[in-house]
Amino acid sequence: MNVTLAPSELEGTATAPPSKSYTHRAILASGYADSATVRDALWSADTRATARAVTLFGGSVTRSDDGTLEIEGFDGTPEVPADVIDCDNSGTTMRLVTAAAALADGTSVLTGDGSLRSRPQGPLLEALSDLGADAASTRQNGQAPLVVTGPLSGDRVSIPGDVSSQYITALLMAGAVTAEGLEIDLETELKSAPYVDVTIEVLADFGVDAESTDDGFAVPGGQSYAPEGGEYAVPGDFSSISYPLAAGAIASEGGVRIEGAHPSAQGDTAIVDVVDRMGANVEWNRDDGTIDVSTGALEGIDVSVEDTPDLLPTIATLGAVADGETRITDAEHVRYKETDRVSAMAEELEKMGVETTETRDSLTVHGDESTVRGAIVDGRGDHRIVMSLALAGLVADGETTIRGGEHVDVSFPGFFDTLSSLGATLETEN
Ligand SMILES: O=C(O)C1=C[C@@H](OP(=O)(O)O)[C@@H](O)[C@H](O)C1
Ligand SMILES: C=C(OP(=O)(O)O)C(=O)O
Repeated sequence: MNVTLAPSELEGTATAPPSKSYTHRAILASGYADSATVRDALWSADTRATARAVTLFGGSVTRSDDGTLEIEGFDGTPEVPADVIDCDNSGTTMRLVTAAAALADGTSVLTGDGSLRSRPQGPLLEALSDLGADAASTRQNGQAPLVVTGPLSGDRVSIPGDVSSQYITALLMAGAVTAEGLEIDLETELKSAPYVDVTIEVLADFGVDAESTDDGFAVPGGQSYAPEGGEYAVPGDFSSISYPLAAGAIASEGGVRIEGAHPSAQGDTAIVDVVDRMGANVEWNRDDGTIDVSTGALEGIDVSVEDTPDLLPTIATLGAVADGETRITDAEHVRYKETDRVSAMAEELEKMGVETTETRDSLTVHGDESTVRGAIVDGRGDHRIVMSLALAGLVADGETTIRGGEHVDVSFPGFFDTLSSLGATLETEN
């Protein structure tokens, strides 16, 4: 699907979609449980992949019209799947489900789309093998397809922290139901650390203890997953909120209000501070869960994305519109996502007349709104690249066409409807 945007002035109210990270964890935690109800779940391509895995492990996921998920779990012991687990485009699904598969008494096969089959799984496979499972890449290159034979038996493992925090999340979620539990030692500094905080928060809400230690993390074994009252509710998604928030910061004199923005452990709440520091007018009422934002005279800033990799594409577009340099640092792990997002944003923004400079772990955007011009750009099959380029299209001189607009379905299925309802001039063409 091609999406063509014209320069637009936005105003109005948008509602945050539910958090993808919390939804993945809630679905899998409910799978580990006997049963649970998950309210306000995100139903997107990625979270459907996790639901499919829970079903293949012997659970079931039923969705009602209001978005509530009724989940029958596999109660701590996954069945050997009767089919290949297709994780589609979702790294979170593949990592979390690989560790769950290592608990089954038999062999699971996991695969995904071309993007997912190029992402790194090696450190998790090694950790699971060190714990007594047999976990391998069919191509022996650390990438999916993966073949995992359980069960695992060990209680202590070490793993690098600078490739993906999802390995830690995966091990913590699985470790809670092993007999002995798991101590996880970090071999290198943890990147994307707030995502492990999200995990520990969700585990606590499901009655499962896990903690950080001097060397990493630990989870006692023999625990049962059960949310209080049998129910869990998913908060709004701050990675998704970054798009209407940035849209308001660059293209709304009248103001955009975002609802459903309640505080949680998400590191990506940092986007509120980023647009504030750049000079937008922004007010976050944490009690009401509302953020009001309107355009100011934006200036380039320095931002580390060590904790917040998913914000890089949004910040790159903000940097293109702001005056002066925006230096996005600590970004190497952003190269291991659905695409290499550092290069993808540099190259696609350059097509729109924006000057950028890349190093292995940084992206500098030399911002100047007057140079941003409409162009035909490629979303690279990556939801965050599509949404971030759409933001640039709101202020570019002339029309911007983005190829692959349908990929927003991975995390924010209503993205283009939301932009339209705020007043964006856009057309979609299949
Ligand atoms: O655990 C999660 O929900 C996620 C962790 C992050 O990945 P890494 O830990 O691989 O950086 C993030 O980029 C991804 O979108 C979601
Ligand atoms: C990287 C992302 O997700 P995942 O790792 O689950 O594919 C993302 O949503 O930006």
